[in-house]
Amino acid sequence: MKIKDKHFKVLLDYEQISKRVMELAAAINHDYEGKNPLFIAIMNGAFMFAADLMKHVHIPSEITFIKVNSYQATKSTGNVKELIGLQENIFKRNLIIIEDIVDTGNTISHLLEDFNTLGADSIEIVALLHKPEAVKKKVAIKYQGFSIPNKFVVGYGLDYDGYGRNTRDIFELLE
Ligand SMILES: O=P(O)(O)OC[C@H]1O[C@H](OP(=O)(O)OP(=O)(O)O)[C@H](O)[C@@H]1O
Ligand SMILES: Nc1nc2[nH]cnc2c(=O)[nH]1
Repeated sequence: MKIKDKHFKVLLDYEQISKRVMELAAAINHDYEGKNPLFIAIMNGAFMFAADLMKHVHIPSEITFIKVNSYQATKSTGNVKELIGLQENIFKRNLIIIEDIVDTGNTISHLLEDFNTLGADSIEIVALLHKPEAVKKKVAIKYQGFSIPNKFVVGYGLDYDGYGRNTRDIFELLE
């Protein structure tokens, strides 16, 4: 499989992904019964995972979407990330952050810091992919889809330079 100038091979096929997505949703249905969770999906990468996950979440719940500014290479401190689009009041809410991937953990740890200051009752993470070998900031991922090797992946929402988000399978870069 070629995306732009690079070659990729299948890491996880859609059948494996959907089975795991259903299991994650089942665990959330069980744990959040009566808790009216607010899901917050992190754009762009999480759009496909969030859509599939939510089809199997059957408890009363809400979902919203935010985009997080990535680091600016020019900023030396580099650690201020801006939340774009969070309009809901998250005070006393039970939040479930939906991420496609936790790699270094930078994005998710900044989000946790921000959400903690806004008075949420509880915050948990559901992440389809996790690269344990890449972690720089350790965060507890309550609902994890797959632990994967420290290789660049694309597909199922994840991009290579903007491309490749629109595949059912997840691919890893062939070096
Ligand atoms: O654990 P980290 O090293 O912080 O990496 C994980 C983040 O990287 C990806 O987002 P990206 O910044 O590529 O934006 P995108 O979702 O819009 O593609 C992914 O969706 C996570 O949010
Ligand atoms: N597409 C993509 N985005 C990422 N963001 C953090 N890690 C990755 C990765 O492996 N692939």
